[in-house]
Amino acid sequence: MSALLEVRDLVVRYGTTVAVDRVSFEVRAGETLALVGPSGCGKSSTAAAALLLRRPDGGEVWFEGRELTRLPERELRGLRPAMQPVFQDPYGSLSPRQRVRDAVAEPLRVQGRWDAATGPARVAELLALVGLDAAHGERRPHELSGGQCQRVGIARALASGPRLLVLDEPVSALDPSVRAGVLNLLARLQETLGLGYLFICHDMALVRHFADRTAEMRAGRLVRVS
Ligand SMILES: Nc1ncnc2c1ncn2[C@@H]1O[C@H](COP(=O)(O)OP(=O)(O)OP(=O)(O)O)[C@@H](O)[C@H]1O
Repeated sequence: MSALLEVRDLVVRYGTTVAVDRVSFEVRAGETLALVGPSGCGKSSTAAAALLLRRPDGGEVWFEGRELTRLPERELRGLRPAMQPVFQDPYGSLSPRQRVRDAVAEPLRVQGRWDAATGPARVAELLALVGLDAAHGERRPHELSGGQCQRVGIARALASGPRLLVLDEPVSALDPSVRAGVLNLLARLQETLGLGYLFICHDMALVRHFADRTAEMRAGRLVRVS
């Protein structure tokens, strides 16, 4: 398998705090790399810098063979659809007044890929991919369960046609009874779409079950990759 994402000696600082200290790892196409470690060890900062949501203070980020840290924002914009985040809080990542179908259509509109003739069918297809139907498309976030909301978040990420998903604790906020359903969905999507996952998680039992490899962080440093 080839490297989809590779970070080399990544550094993130907040003032004098070094949150990420020369971290290196790679995520290959079609695999799940779990990033684990205790609260505050730098997992989310690593993910944000790897997605260039925040420019790293040092190191390199390679995506599909291109180094991103020195690319101007204009060029990065063209690559962003290929690397998409999914966040922990399913309600917080959706706009409360927006209907589900509009939330899923939004990335297509923003990226100039919305076509009035084919767009609604594409939205229906994306909803079906995450196990939701047309009736869910008419609802607003408060009319959905946490698990359904997270499925909408995943459909929104898929709308961009990503090759990499960065999943930041994607099931931690969900009721234990619906976690398995969302994890099964993620596993199925990975298999059918060949996605690479950087999966941030603090639940080691879950990581052992879900991830192909594990990168372990402590106090900003990568201490083990297995
Ligand atoms: N915006 C910020 N400003 C200042 N310090 C920050 C900021 N964001 C994170 N930090 C600090 O950087 C360190 C790493 O935080 P980060 O959120 O990346 O860790 P984490 O492993 O994702 O934690 P958690 O599992 O609790 O989300 C912590 O010491 C945190 O307090």
